[in-house]
Amino acid sequence: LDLSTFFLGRPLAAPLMNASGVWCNVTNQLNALAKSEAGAMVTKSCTLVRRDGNPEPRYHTLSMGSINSMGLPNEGHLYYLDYAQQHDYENKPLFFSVAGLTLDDNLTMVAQIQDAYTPAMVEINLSCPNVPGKAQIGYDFEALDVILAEISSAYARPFGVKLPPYFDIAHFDEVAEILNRYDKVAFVTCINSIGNGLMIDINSETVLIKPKQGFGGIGGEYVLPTALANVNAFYRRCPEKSIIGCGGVSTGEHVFMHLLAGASIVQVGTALYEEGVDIFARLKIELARIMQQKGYQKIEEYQGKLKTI
Ligand SMILES: C=Cc1c(C(=O)O)[nH]c(=O)[nH]c1=O
Repeated sequence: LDLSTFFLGRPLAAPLMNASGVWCNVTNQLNALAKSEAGAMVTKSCTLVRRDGNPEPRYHTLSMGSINSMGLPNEGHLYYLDYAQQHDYENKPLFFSVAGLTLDDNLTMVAQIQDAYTPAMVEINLSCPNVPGKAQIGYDFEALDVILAEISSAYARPFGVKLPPYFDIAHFDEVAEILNRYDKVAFVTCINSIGNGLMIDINSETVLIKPKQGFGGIGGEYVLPTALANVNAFYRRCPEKSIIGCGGVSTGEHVFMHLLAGASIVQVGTALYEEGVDIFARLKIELARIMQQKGYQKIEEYQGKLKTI
């Protein structure tokens, strides 16, 4: 069975990749992704300079997912630019996640990425929920409009955005209306973790992570319905753009759901953190089996074809 697909004109062996932030902070992790069955890969969201991130413990596995308040630990943008320069783009596409702490930092980073003439595709992270004192751009619609206008004029190539989850139809409408003003926004990645959840250990009667009094982004099974809704909402509202699905994926069935909802590529976060890069081989087998059972030869036969009743 053929799981190959295309994204912005580039061939992918499979519609699977890591979610930014998972298994992509340092070179040996990125090399493992490059060697894995993932069809593409993305770097950890970077800032202008290296960051330690929040104090530990800052990630905890939950019964149906994960909670994290990493605090944007990363090696600084030049580290990932170096990686991007030596990446084998024939092997698989590389996405470059950018999460500047200020608009100027974002503009400086995308300018350097542009000057490096790297084939990597930029994913602007507008949804980091864990930098204390920084409200998510994705929830500040005026700031969202400004940053897209500024990056569109500073960066000559197509780029994408990583959005937080939205929970109100009026917000889907408003954010899509903003995104559709920018032709250079070629793809939309939905969703980032559901921000500022809280989980409790009843034995010790404490929270599970140290930063932010235990508040952190929720990932995993818990977020699948919200992720599917955001993928389908923006798929319906942004017909000129591609959607990358992220959230709640740990089986081939979840991958199939995201593709049916309109995703062109499906990212894996929490399940990748727990299982390691072999998960991509397992997801390919499980997806292929589902397609075989349903008589599908190619992904485009069902991609985006979710039926309503
Ligand atoms: C880039 C920071 C993010 C982080 C983080 O580094 O805390 N965690 C997430 O779940 N999503 C993010 O976007």
